[in-house]
Amino acid sequence: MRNKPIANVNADLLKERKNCSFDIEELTNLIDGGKNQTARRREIENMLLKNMPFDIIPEECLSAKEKYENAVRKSVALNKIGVELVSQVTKAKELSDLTLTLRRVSDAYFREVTPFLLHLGMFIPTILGQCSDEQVAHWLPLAMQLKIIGTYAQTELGHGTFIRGLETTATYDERTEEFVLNSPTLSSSKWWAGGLGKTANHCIVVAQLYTKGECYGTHPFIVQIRDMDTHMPLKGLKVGEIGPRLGFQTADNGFLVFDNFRIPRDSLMMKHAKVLKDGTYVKIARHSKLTYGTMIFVRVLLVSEMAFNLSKAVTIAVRYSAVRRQSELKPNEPEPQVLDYLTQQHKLFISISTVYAFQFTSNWLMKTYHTVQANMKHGNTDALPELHALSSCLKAICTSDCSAAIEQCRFACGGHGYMISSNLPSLYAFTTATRTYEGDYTVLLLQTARFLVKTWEQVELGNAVTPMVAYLARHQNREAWDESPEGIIRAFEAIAAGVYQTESVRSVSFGQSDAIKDVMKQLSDLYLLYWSLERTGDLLTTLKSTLGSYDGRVYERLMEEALKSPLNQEPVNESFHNEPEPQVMDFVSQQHKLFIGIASYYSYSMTALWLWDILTKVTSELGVGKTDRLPESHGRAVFMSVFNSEMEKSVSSLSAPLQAVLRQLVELYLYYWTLEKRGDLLLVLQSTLGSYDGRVYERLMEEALKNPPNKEPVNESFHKYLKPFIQGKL
Ligand SMILES: CC/C=C\C/C=C\C/C=C\C/C=C\C/C=C\C/C=C\C=C\C(=O)SCCNC(=O)CCNC(=O)[C@H](O)C(C)(C)COP(=O)(O)OP(=O)(O)OC[C@H]1O[C@@H](n2cnc3c(N)ncnc32)[C@H](O)[C@@H]1OP(=O)(O)O
Ligand SMILES: Cc1cc2nc3c(=O)[nH]c(=O)nc-3n(C[C@H](O)[C@H](O)[C@H](O)COP(=O)(O)OP(=O)(O)OC[C@H]3O[C@@H](n4cnc5c(N)ncnc54)[C@H](O)[C@@H]3O)c2cc1C
Repeated sequence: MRNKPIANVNADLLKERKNCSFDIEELTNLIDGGKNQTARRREIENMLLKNMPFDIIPEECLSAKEKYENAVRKSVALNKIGVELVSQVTKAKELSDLTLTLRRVSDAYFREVTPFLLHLGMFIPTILGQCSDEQVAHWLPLAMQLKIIGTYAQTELGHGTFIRGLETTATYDERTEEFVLNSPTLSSSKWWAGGLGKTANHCIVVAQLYTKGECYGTHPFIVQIRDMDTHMPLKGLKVGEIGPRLGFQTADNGFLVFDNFRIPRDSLMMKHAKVLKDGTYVKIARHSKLTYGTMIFVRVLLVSEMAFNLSKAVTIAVRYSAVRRQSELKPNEPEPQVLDYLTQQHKLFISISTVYAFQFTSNWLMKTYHTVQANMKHGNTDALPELHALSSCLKAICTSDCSAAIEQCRFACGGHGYMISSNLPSLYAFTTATRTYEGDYTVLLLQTARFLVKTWEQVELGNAVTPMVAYLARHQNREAWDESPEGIIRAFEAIAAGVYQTESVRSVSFGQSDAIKDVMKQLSDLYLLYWSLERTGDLLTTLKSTLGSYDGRVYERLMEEALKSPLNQEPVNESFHNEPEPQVMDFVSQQHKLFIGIASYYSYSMTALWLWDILTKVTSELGVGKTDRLPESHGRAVFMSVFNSEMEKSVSSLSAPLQAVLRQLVELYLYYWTLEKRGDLLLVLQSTLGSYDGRVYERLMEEALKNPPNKEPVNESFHKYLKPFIQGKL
């Protein structure tokens, strides 16, 4: 399909393509996983192109309701073809290749995501990972053929991260051999599940299991929530759409509230635990966290998702940069392509190398995942903690880097990059959500930190550790890791870039031509070099040590640091009297994210007043500098110094406590920006989360209930598309 010559191609793009140093088809085969896979992908793409309905009106110009209905219309057409193709597949490998191809091609039809994303991404994987063999035999065919449409409802209004804190209860009633589901509080309302608002008729519900008066912790249940014929919510349930959000607008994310809702005993997914008819609880799992398995699987998937999304963004930005010409550098000469500016290359090329870093690492991670799964089938769960740690930090870093890189791609496209039609805003909205869902960025990094600390303890005891973390042992040797720049970079490369380097070298070591090897090597080097420069600051603070100071005042410094500890500021800690659940505001990492916003607000206000008076002078000063780093630092320095001096002038008449707070803000602003480069400012609140009275959950629910999709119990697309599709009449 791509090989057909295309008429009217922009001359600059043609020129750039002619300059390519390698055979593009060869690289395409490498990315697809071989020639045959490329051929198969193209076959499926061609078939879909012929059969899929395209949008008549651009998706972004439709109302929220129309967007959803359009997404259902397209999803049903895609699913029809998907189900047909899946039914022809006989081998597991073919099925996973097909799923990946369908996933990739489906993006050509949706600016937003399909309401079936959770059915495919979490409902089916949870059936596979959490059901007993008999349950799989019952549910899997129904789900694969889309006779039922499911989602995954774990998160509640009050808890997402802390799964053990979920409040929904499933209490076993041995008289009727049923579980009774209840949402005892407002904060226990299920919130967020994709497809739940309007589309799904089944749902995986994670709830606290009670039997014989005992709580056994959270367990997954498979629950029918809507009538299969009328699609009306079943009695005992309140279900609806949660309201507009940054992206995921066509995913109909929903809420779900249970009121004594009864489900059969075998609704409990029984691979890892079961409840017998008489209410006896039987634990089968060899590891207590196996019920968290779907999350690990999706975290692994997300690394390749990020590679794919960033590859789209950077392709858009690089092509446009080749076409876009701007600024007359020499009189009477053509304006250069913006791609030729070094600063533009600085914005874009790291994204190209990042795509490959993510894709190679993702291939390796998926293989590792399957190996660990295979071992677990034979009862060996030894590798699970490391898989959890790896998938946690890789998911956190790749989702965060990917959304930041997509923003760079948007910046690289100037004003036109802000147009929805450029697709960059939608790509950003989709990927920035991935930093939060399936485990928040900070929370997942802390999980990996926990694993590393435990491993470090093992290293100190002289015990063997796995190859992936063996560098911890090597770095106990001061010769291997000294504080010279080379030593630090060596350590950094070993930690952060090891997988990418070895995997990219391994993947291109045979079969591939020298031209491809050269390009891959360049991309690999760029990735390593870029991050060793970007994070030099982090690396240098490794020496931020009471033990390693220049003056050798080890014991004095140890005591000084100990006395600064917040725990030492009060003689008896309040946890002696009671053990409150922490507010997320109490986490230092959360304060780190928020307090700079307050300080920045004051800094900007003060600087704005000052700037107004001396606009002309400052304008000329801000103009200096040849790279974007220098003016950025200059601008930041202006903010810092004006804030510092203007604040000093205006606080003198205020009360002492207020002066102290304002001075702390100045200090925070200055200190923060020596460590960080960016911060957020929310000037106009208009927010369900930030209301003065703190009635967060009430407001979220009030807003959701105002949501137009909730004004009708069943959306008309059910009768028009979903029902005929489920009943095989479409
Ligand atoms: C048409 C289209 C065609 C085709 C499409 C096909 C397919 C789709 C393909 C791609 C799509 C890809 C993705 C999209 C899919 C869905 C995404 C959309 C929506 C998102 C959904 C969600 O977000 S679902 C909800 C997810 N929720 C979370 O992730 C919650 C995060 N919280 C946690 O994970 C945990 O609770 C916690 C780890 C933070 C803490 O748990 P807790 O029980 O409190 O544990 P601790 O006490 O802290 O630790 C105890 C020990 O347990 C270890 N641990 C923790 N977690 C795990 C684990 N998962 N596995 C193993 N071990 C674990 C922990 O390390 C501790 O160990 P120690 O040894 O130190 O004690
Ligand atoms: C687009 C989208 C789709 C989603 N789809 C689904 C779905 O289909 N099904 C489903 O069940 N869920 C879904 N979710 C919910 C998602 O999984 C949660 O939002 C996510 O896990 C984060 O949890 P939270 O919202 O409770 O964040 P919180 O935990 O409340 O996080 C708030 C802040 O507190 C910090 N914090 C929390 N705990 C700690 C800690 N221990 N240490 C330090 N800092 C901490 C975090 O870093 C963060 O800065 C979706 C969310 C989004 C945005």
